[in-house]
Amino acid sequence: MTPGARLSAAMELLDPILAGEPAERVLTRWARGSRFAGSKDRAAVRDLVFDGLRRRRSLGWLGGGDTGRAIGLALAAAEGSLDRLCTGDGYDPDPPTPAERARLIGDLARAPEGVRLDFPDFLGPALHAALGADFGEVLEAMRHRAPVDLRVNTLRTNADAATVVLARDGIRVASQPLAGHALRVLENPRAVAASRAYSQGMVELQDVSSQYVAETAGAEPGMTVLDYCAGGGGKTLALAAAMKGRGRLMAWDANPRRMADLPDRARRAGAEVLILSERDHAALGPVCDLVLVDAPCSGTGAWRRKPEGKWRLTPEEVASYPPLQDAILDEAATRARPGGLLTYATCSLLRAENEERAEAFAARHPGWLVLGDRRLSPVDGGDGFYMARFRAPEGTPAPRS
Ligand SMILES: C[S@@+](CC[C@H](N)C(=O)[O-])C[C@H]1O[C@@H](n2cnc3c(N)ncnc32)[C@H](O)[C@@H]1O
Repeated sequence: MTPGARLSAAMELLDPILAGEPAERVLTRWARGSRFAGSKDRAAVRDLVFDGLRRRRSLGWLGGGDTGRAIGLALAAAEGSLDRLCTGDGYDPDPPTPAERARLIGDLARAPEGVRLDFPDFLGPALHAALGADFGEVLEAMRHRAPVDLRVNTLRTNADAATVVLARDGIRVASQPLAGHALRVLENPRAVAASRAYSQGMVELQDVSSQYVAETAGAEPGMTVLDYCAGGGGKTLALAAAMKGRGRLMAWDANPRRMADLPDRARRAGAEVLILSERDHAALGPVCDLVLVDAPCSGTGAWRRKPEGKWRLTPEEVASYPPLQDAILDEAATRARPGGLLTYATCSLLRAENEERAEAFAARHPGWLVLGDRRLSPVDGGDGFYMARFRAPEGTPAPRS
């Protein structure tokens, strides 16, 4: 496909996504029906679609509307390739009309803040309150692609050996200081999934903030650890590495299908994980040295990776998380042993899901000690995350309700 044809495809695909269809579904359907598109074409079209979604409001403002064509034209204009790509020849998009061209040279600096920085207006006050002086830098970062980070799986290897094996597949990396075993991919990120280092379990794909959370959650060799919202198991595997493969590591998720790949992933990583059934979960008493709660949240810290989330969120959905997070924390806390640790984390930027939940937990459980908290954002090098750590009171735990 020519670069113009790729842009045409992205413009076309954006329309159903803007109308509410999940981007992955639209892209998969297109790839299946477009045998002419090679892997490089598919990757390029995907990048254009996701770039367009990350900057949907600002590009739509410049391009003259919330449509695939407007966003695609503005994307091409921003990269200085408007006239080269939009020729109307072959599969290229039609050239901009005089009206479109006039919009495209608009001054984004004069657009409202939510347009300029690409976020939904209803979240403006909460984002300002949470981010303070970092507001502009964080929201600007959220308009761009996230770097690709790897976690060196210390159950299998070390950073030096992983770096050498990655280099054999043309993947150049550098250490990323926020987490102890993080490597940032500097070249060839698309080659990671098919690389030897990845297939042999030497590295996992994991954002550096996510690595930081798992690394500082409090897991140590020999402990009994429960990953309470395990999902795909990214943090479970990082906990296994922190435990150096010694102790008892359990994974639970209210939606067990989310953990479907975990046994395979654990095998590849050389980690031993006990996946709890409903019955195991119900029967599990206050025996854990550490319970990690990586709670469901608005995902506002992960907008670079999941840009659709930015535009799908509603005030009602955002308001639904705090009560759910409180309930999950309270339930998870009953699995911590007396004197055990509880770590709460979200990939949200919002105080209502973060600091306020930690404060509310402390208020509901006066015997628990607050050990500290930390908010992370792209200013620190990775996705937006929050974590708070607590220690259970010594003595007999309260019976479960
Ligand atoms: C942020 S995701 C977890 C991501 C995962 N820890 C990782 O690192 O890949 C939150 C998870 O919480 C799960 N969840 C939702 N409600 C829950 C509940 N009441 N108890 C346990 N897990 C729950 C969801 O199914 C989802 O997989």
